[in-house]
Amino acid sequence: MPVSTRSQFIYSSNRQPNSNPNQNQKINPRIDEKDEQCRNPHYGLKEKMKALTFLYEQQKQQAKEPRFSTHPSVDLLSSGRKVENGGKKVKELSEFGNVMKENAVPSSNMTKTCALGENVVEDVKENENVALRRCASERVVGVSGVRKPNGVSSVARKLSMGVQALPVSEFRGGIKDNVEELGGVLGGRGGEGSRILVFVRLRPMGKKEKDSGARCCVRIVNKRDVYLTELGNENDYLRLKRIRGRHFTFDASFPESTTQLEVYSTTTAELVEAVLQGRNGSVFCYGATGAGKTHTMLGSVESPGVMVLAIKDLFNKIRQRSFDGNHVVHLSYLEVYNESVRDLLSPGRPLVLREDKQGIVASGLTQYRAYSTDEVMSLLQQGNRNRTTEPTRANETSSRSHAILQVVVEYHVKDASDNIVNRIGKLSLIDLAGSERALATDQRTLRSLEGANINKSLLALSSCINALVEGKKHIPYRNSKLTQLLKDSLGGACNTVMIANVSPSNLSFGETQNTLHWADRAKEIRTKVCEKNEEILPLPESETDQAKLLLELQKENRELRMQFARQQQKLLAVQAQALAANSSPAPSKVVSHLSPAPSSAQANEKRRTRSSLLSRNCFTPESKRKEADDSVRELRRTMKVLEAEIERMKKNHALQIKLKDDFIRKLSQQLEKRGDKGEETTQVLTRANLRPKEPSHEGELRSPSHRFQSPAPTAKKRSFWDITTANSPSLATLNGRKTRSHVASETTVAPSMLLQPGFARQKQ
Ligand SMILES: Nc1ncnc2c1ncn2[C@@H]1O[C@H](COP(=O)(O)OP(=O)(O)OP(=O)(O)O)[C@@H](O)[C@H]1O
Repeated sequence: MPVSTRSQFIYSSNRQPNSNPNQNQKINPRIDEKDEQCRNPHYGLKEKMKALTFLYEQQKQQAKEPRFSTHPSVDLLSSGRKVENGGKKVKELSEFGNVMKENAVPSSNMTKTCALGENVVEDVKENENVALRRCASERVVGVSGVRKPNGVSSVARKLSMGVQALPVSEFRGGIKDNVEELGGVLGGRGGEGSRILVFVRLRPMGKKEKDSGARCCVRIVNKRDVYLTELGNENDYLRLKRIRGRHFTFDASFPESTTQLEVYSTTTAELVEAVLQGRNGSVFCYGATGAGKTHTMLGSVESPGVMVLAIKDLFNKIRQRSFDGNHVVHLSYLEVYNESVRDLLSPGRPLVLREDKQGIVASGLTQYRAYSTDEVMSLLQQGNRNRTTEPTRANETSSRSHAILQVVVEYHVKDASDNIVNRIGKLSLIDLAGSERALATDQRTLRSLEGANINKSLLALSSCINALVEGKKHIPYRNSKLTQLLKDSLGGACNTVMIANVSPSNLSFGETQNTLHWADRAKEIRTKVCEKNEEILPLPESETDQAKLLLELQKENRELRMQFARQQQKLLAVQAQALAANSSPAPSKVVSHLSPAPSSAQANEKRRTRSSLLSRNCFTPESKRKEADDSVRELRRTMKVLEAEIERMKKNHALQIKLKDDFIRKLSQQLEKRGDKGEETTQVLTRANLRPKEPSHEGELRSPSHRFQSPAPTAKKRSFWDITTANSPSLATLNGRKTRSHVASETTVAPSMLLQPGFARQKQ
């Protein structure tokens, strides 16, 4: 018989409410649950607790996750296996985990990272440094200490060798953040001296290393922290658990996947910009042989390195700015091989280093003027062909010399106020040879000699770094050619960047530790204030322009003087005419004075002629006197006008000469100033400079001619009249007589007026 469910429920509820709860649940669980809720106040608490715990776990996981899951070093060092954990993807440090597993360290997602910390804590325990231990344990649990912002003290430095905690924000930072930060540091450079920026680049494991069973002992975290682990021997059971770890922090650290462009833009791009602003910059790669220095600096055709990218960037930037000035790029490329300096662009005899105002220079080094990137690339290739590289056991293309590429950028521009702005910036890109153990390379004589010299120069470099860090007065730059050449970069006014290259292989642990130690030390070096090498010259003219200007002024001055002299002559002539008219002597008398007494017949004849003339002209003594008076008056009037004209011209002339005097004085002062600065003076002004300085007469208007005076002291001083007549072609005679000076001028050829001895302008 079919039985309805409802009837069943009614039945069961009425008859046996709690006799079989399972059965009831099966019948109607919702109603049963409701019933249970009503009767049991703790119902569902367990579930609620479960949900809350899950939520809490989830949040905890979220808080921890960014520290590791987003970190690229994890990608690099791990095989990239992703595990789903509570809905979140967590990357596993499998490769590094394997390494740790090999060393019997518990391997879990989080503890792998902490494992090093734990081991560091062990080290700390050994040193009985409680404070350090607390700091380390804080790091292990993710509570970081505060890192010194700038100029880490020696205590902090010691800590950095062991554990140095970073703020959480820094853990989350990527290279981009670091670059922004570095931009600030570089931008701030040039203020009160700056420290050397130090970067570390980890290269990928080589095929040879993999084949020989090498394991990774370097791990980069947060694009900044470098963890170096000394991996114990698998058979060394005593040391199996005692893995020593060291932690270093740098301005940025590049994991093995970092591209050449990333390395360039983080380390060098800012320096290229600074060089265009007239500052000096240096980038050098440091590390053991085969660590990847040449790869970083030079690279290959497929992935060009810092040198090539810097040159390309430089020319791009110059092209963008070509509208606002004139850039000149010079290039030189040298190597230091076995303690001798060689020109890589035109090989020949070793070059001698000498120190001058600009610092240490290799005398005779070829400076190529480069116009384009392609040209620089071919020069670079040419230089590299000449560079000494040899295959060694450690590296098939081992550089056996230190190479320095120097790019000098000169910039000239006229600013708004017609001043000339000259700027010079220098960029040095240095690929050092690698430090090496004799056994690591070769024991053949030449290779070991090279190695010894490389090591010697690198030892000298480390001595200089030590002395600079300790603030010693004497820095032993002279101990090697390399340190002499790096003097500017390490202790001069220069923005310097060091890229320390390391190998990941545990077989190179010693070299890597050494490299990281010196890189860490170099962080403390502070270079001098890097100011702009810029000068602003107020005079736009070149020396030849100035000489031309002076000659023009001389010419104009001479013309003015001649004009003035002509006017004076005119005046004199008018005055003479006036005098002659005033005296009005009888023409007969004059005739009688000039000729012998005529005979009576001649006299009669003359009288007749004269009377006929007089009759013809109606010229009577009365009218003659009137006419003479009129002409005298007329002449006087003309004289007055002429005198006024002459006065006006005199004034004009004086004014013009004063202006020119001032201008010439300014010019000569500027040239003298330049002469003081060690520059050559122009030929024209050298004459003035040769003359002994005369006491200045204040307020007295001086002729510019004194600057061009001949040094002959015995020359006779000429009068104004001498000059005027000598230079006046129009008035050679006065009333038919030649003046003394005119006669004199005929016999001697006068030099240029402004160059004549003792010439002095008539005082006003
Ligand atoms: N970041 C990298 N990526 C890929 N390969 C690299 C990297 N760094 C180095 N290598 C490779 O490692 C090898 C050694 O590198 P490199 O010649 O640059 O070393 P080095 O430090 O200049 O050595 P040495 O001091 O002996 O000249 C080269 O074959 C190079 O191609």
